[in-house]
Amino acid sequence: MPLLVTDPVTILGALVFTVVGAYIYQGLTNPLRNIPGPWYTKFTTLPSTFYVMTAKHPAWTLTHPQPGPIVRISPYEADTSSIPAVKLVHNATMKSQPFLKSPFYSTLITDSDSVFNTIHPANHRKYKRLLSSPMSESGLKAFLPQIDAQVRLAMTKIREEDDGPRGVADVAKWFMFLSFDVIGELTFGESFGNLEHGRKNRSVDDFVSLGYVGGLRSMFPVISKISTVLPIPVFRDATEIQWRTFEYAERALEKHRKMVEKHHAESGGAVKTDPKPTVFSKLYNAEHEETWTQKEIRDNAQVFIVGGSDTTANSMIYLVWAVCQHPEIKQKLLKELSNLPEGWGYDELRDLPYLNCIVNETLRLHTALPCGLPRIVPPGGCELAGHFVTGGATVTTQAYSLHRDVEAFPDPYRFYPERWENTTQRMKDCIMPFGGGGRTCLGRHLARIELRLITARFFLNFPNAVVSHKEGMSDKDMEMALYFLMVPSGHRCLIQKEA
Ligand code: HEM
Repeated sequence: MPLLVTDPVTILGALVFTVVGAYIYQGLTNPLRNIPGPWYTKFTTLPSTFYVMTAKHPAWTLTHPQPGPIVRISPYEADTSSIPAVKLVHNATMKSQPFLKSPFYSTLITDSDSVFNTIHPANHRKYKRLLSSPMSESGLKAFLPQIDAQVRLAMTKIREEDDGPRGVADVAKWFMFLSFDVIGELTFGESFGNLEHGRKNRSVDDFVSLGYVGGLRSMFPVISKISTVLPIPVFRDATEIQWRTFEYAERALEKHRKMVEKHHAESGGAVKTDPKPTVFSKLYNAEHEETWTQKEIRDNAQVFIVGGSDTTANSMIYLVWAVCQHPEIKQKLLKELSNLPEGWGYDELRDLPYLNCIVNETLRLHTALPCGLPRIVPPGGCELAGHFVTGGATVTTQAYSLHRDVEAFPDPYRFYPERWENTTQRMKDCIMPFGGGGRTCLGRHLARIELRLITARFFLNFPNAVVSHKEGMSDKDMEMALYFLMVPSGHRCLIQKEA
């Protein structure tokens, strides 16, 4: 009797049986099965993938309106918004074993190891050793003239667009150009020239797309791997975009390196420093002992552009939009700004109380990176929010839920800068726009500098600015689309300098 079954119905039945069996087995045995969460998340990652793809927040959507302190969002992943658990995950106390970044980060940008995506503590220490000092508040002082020059240029361009036939300015576009041009100056010693030319150059388009394609790769890592040999169009494009950004970073770094070498040679070797300093300058200084490979410099430069552009731009966009929506907030800000001395500079802005309240409130309500930051539970597991989570499981923490904690932020959906006039301990515990612990955002000081300068220069230039209704612009355009990065769903924000 032949053993080979050829009946298609039987084969299909066997297949269905195997797949369903595997799902059931996974659900009944998965190590997160005792964590609270919708029952189906024991069995499948599909709902959480679906929410990520449709720009909804998985942990929030799956649990709203009753978000618990810990929730299972897929068979392999739990999310926590319990304050002690968040502190432990980000190792604020440094007493426990570290929760390392999960492999998710290496799928966001493949073939790359940088301060952002490395999962190896030794590599991370090495990158940070060099980059922390130029990105600190005092280190960034050296770059203030370039940053402020770009902010002023953005103001000129916004005015020109508003004065032109359109009668409105798309600040989303100008702030995107601005943030790219600033990070270009700091990384490569020259801006991308977007503001000057009034249009995005090709490389910037690729850097913007990288965020989206990275998200896609991280959701479908297996298909992404297969696509390197099988031409699956969307994944193949993702790989090509990434390589173009690498090539762009390589070319820009090479140009900078040659300029430094020429300068050294022209001075007969007397000058050993970088004539056009960047945050990587130490590596070009002849006497610097740290060695990085060209690939390491390239990977870190690329991640600076990706991490330092959309995030800051989207924060600027929401800040200006939110203040324009609230005349009383704008008036209070203008009153504070009217006390600035003639020819003021960044030093006079830095500690303005109300301006800082506005920046903090924007970073809370419209945080640019609101979704889960995945970490691996250390071997041996640990207790999080009253539940034991096994070693090797993924746990995410995220700003979105914490920033809407009603106890810390009563009326959490209201844009209310005054809440920052009396900062409570719970507010401090819940606010994490820049992540936490040893992996806190390296660009946080730069982001705050840019946000303060933009707030002051924009509203002093355009004290009567209002959100426009021209070209069908509405609040719908500003609904937050929650991918790993948050973006305004209309990809525009039209402002008029006068009603
Ligand atoms: C408002 C603007 C910004 C927001 C909201 C933001 C948010 C964040 C967050 C939440 C993280 C932690 C990610 C994680 O733990 O997985 C992070 C990390 C990082 N950000 Fe930012 N960021 C901003 C601006 C910038 C800028 C301007 C740069 C410029 C280079 C930058 C570079 C980085 C880098 C290099 C890391 C990795 C740090 C590490 O792992 O040590 N970010 N950012």
